[in-house]
Amino acid sequence: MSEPSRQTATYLSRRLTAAGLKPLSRFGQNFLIDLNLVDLIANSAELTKDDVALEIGTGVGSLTQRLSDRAGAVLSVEIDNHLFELAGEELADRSNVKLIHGDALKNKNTLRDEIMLNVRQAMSQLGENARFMLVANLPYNVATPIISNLMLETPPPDRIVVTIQKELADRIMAVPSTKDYGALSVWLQAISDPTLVRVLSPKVFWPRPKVHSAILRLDLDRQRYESFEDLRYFHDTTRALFFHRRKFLRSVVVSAMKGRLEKADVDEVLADLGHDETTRAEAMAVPEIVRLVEAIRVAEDAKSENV
Ligand SMILES: C[S@@+](CC[C@H](N)C(=O)[O-])C[C@H]1O[C@@H](n2cnc3c(N)ncnc32)[C@H](O)[C@@H]1O
Repeated sequence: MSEPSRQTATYLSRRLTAAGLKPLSRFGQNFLIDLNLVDLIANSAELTKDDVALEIGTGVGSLTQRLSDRAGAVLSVEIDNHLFELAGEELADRSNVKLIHGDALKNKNTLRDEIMLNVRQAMSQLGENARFMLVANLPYNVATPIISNLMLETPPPDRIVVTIQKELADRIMAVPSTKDYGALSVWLQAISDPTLVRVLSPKVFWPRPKVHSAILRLDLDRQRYESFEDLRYFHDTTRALFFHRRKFLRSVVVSAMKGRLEKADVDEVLADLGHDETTRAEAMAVPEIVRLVEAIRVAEDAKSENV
């Protein structure tokens, strides 16, 4: 069944019904029915033939086709057996598309190894100018671990363009001293620049989700990314700093560093950076948190060398 110029809920439901399928909410199967928006996602990634586009959630392959037109190589992962087969038929003549069957996540904190192996392989085939992009209408229940963990992979994506819940986009873009500002905002803003491309009403999906969505773009800042001595340390420590978000910074750092730094070491680090006993992590700007975590890391390193 070829795609109409404007995909509709009726068209999609007929197509799935003909294949004996219906959307599964446990897999976050809310399909974009406005093909102009599928175009917008693909165009916002500004792909070239030097790029490897990774899509998590092939669905029926509407976005995959557009990525295949624009990118050098496309890797698309789909957990649902039936959709994997259906998309395989639709995309059979696309020589630059590789479909991967299964869960994109090995567990909550790790991406499946096969994905990055394939990304690296596709990049090496495209040559030294190859870039890596995540472009997807993400399943909402796994959007946070996918975006967050992908940034810890080697290489990280140069750009991410994703449809996610609006509430998650708000958290990623949040500024200090707001309720949405937290470890995720700091982690992603420390190494990349987020832009809100479009807010999407539930009406543009079939079936309609309960919440608004957003197309979010994140551009990796290579210089900031490469300035980190230990990115995982930064990621993990930032999470610990926001674990008790209402507590004062000193007590948060003391408990996060228990067994690793003495209270006196923590006080020294905080005093050096000009933080007093009333500072809270949630009011600190991203560069301040970057400096703090680096100072904690250096203090911890010095300590372990002296043991
Ligand atoms: C929101 S739909 C997007 C489908 C399609 N890309 C589109 O834009 O219409 C999300 C897709 O991700 C798949 N999916 C859900 N969880 C997944 C996981 N953990 N790993 C891989 N795919 C998953 C679903 O089966 C579904 O096809």
